[in-house]
Amino acid sequence: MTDLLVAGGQVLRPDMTVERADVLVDQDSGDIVAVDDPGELAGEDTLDASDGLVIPGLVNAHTHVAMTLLRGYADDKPLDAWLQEDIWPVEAELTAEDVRVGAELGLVEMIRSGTTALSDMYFHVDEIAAAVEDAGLRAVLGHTAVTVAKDDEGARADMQESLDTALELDGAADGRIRTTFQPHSLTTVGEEYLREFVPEAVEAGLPIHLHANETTDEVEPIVDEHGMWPLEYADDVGLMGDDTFLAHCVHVDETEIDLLAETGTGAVHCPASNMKLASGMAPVQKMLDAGVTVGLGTDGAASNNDLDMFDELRDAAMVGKLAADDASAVPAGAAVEMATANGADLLGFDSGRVAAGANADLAVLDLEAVHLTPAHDLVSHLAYAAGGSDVRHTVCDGEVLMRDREVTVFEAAAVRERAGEHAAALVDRATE
Ligand SMILES: N[C@@H](CCSC[C@H]1O[C@@H](n2cnc3c(=O)[nH]cnc32)[C@H](O)[C@@H]1O)C(=O)O
Ligand SMILES: [Zn+2]
Repeated sequence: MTDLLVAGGQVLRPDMTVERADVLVDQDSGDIVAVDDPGELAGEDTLDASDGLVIPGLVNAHTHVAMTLLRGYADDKPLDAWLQEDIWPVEAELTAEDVRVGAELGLVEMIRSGTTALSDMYFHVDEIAAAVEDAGLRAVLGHTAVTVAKDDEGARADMQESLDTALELDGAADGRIRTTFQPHSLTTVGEEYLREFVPEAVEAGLPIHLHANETTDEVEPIVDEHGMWPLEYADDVGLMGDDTFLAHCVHVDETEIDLLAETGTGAVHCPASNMKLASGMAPVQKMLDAGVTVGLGTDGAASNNDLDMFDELRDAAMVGKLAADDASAVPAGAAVEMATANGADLLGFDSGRVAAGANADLAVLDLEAVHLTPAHDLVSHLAYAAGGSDVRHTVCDGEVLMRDREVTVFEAAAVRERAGEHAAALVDRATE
């Protein structure tokens, strides 16, 4: 066994307690072998966690990683206008190579900020998969299908591509890549296509990922047209179930929260995107109280504008309180669980916990920072005070992707430079 000892630090355990311990990783299997008292374990290679906190690698459960190329391109607009006036016209010009470069930029950003797993929705998915494979991260990928503004043939082809991509790509990168079937949302995919393709996806055993109830503009047309709440409609077309997770769930009423809980459907909260597009405040504490599994996502970098899950942790805890009008809502530990164990659960990975048998997906934070002093409560620090730039090492599947803040899997400066060039050329093409 080739092994790695993460030694000398404190460790966040699955029950949200923190203890001094070392973590032994089997790099061949990619699993955590043991978590034990300091000095009890030995390994061939050592990762220094002294003055540090070992946490599960963070799980970004909803993103569009290649959208890093559009970071800062169009700000300060609501969802519908932002997508239609700015984002979609530029995305129409995106080449496969652009998507590859944008994905690499986003993945470097994730590694640097301690994220080890992501769930992505986009297109040119082979490029994203290749980038994920090179990055050494874990991902749930898929081709996102949109049918509005397409003829029947184009719409069906897009839905079919979503199915085919999910079936073909599943298990890639030695099993680090899993897939989902991805209708874009309940309003951007026509009912006839949902009725035709969702049962096929379910029959094929594919998990499903879509946007739902993000803005009131998405709720009202469904209520008008179908006479039911959007998630009742989603249930009617077969979308709800314990293999489905819905990004956003901002405007969900009590009936829909109960439906999420009863069907085991997951929700991915994207607080920064929801604030930036003024979409609204998701009732996160209500969903948690009802027993819904709620994960956390950044959404794309064009509506965030970064992929740092520590920002998301803080935003989730903050806006959760505002939404509930209760300072005790979404406490620090709940936010950290959303960004770790809950997200891993939604993505179907045995990650998100530092414990023997789990995937060795870890981040080590430097605690020697002014803004992390004193250390009354490290879980509080994770939610309210830490940032992605506090991450010293990142490990996924037992491999060290960043050591002492140096990303080992990519030439970060070259990725940055290429991304800048591709982004500039893309915007030139789209606006000429
Ligand atoms: N545009 C492609 C496929 C869509 S990929 C996923 C899409 O989700 C878009 N997106 C990003 N953030 C959000 C969001 O918050 N809500 C809805 N869509 C979003 C993103 O710009 C991208 O176009 C087509 O028409 O076939
Ligand atoms: Zn999204």
